[in-house]
Amino acid sequence: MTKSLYAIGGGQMVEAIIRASLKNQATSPETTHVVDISPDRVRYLADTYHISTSREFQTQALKDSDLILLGVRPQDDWAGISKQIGASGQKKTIISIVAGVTIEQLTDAIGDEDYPVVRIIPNTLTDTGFGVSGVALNASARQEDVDEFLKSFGKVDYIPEKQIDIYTGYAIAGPNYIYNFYLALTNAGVLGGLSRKQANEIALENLQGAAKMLEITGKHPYELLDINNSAGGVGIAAQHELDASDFAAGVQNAVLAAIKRTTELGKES
Ligand SMILES: NC(=O)C1=CN([C@@H]2O[C@H](COP(=O)(O)OP(=O)(O)OC[C@H]3O[C@@H](n4cnc5c(N)ncnc54)[C@H](OP(=O)(O)O)[C@@H]3O)[C@@H](O)[C@H]2O)C=CC1
Ligand SMILES: O=C(O)[C@@H]1CCC=N1
Repeated sequence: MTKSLYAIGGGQMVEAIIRASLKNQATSPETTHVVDISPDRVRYLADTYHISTSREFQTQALKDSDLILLGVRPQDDWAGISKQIGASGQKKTIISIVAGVTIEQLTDAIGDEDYPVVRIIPNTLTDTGFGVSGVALNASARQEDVDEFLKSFGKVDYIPEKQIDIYTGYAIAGPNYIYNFYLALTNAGVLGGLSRKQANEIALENLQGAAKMLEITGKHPYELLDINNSAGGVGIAAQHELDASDFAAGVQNAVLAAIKRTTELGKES
């Protein structure tokens, strides 16, 4: 069933969520309202998605909504906005996408420990059909109230809240690691003498094909590497260089830094 939505902070992530939920008819333009402090942003969102927008809190739009989407940055005044929502006397489920900020921090700011809060770390691949969002609910929030809306912008994994920061650094920042790998690989192709176009096309084909191999065979990557590395051959020569490099540790340290930064953002805000 279509949900009416009141979103605060109409930035990149909220736009991606709105675009997908409108496309999948989990929301409708007539019952979507976005508040953003930037005049350019509200104009752009209204013109592009034919939704209603404002630069300030709209009590009536909040009253008319089924769900509230909190989409500002951890560094923004999410606490002041939460307080305003609590003071409105409405008890509409809040779905917060604010990285690092806990359910307890939100209910403290709202001023009601029983306020229904859903903390989600949304995937950034909303337009692709891939990507999983991590979701944690407090005892007052009901999965059936949010499930359809959340699934309109990706797959959903209901997890304990203590895993949300890990999920953020590993799964949600996840495409970034792949983009970096793609960049490193395509540059290697160009370095080897291929054109940029050839290098890009081949890397994309291999990325998708290798992912499919892992999925359809269910084999461990070591088994697949064994198939590709003939004795004394090409693949094993490359493997030796990779093993001697800090490739694996570099990726792992990047993920750990992203997880650490998520937790820091919540504590700093
Ligand atoms: N981008 C991503 O890939 C992901 C982001 N997230 C989370 O989503 C949230 C938003 O990130 P993102 O979309 O990238 O950020 P953006 O900067 O694109 O969006 C935030 C928007 O909120 C506006 N804003 C700031 N303060 C207020 C306020 N008090 N009232 C209304 N609007 C306000 C900002 O305006 P102005 O710019 O003028 O300050 C901006 O338009 C963050 O909490 C982030 O952790 C989660 C997963 C992935
Ligand atoms: O970089 C960020 O802060 C957001 C949260 C996780 C991925 N992107």
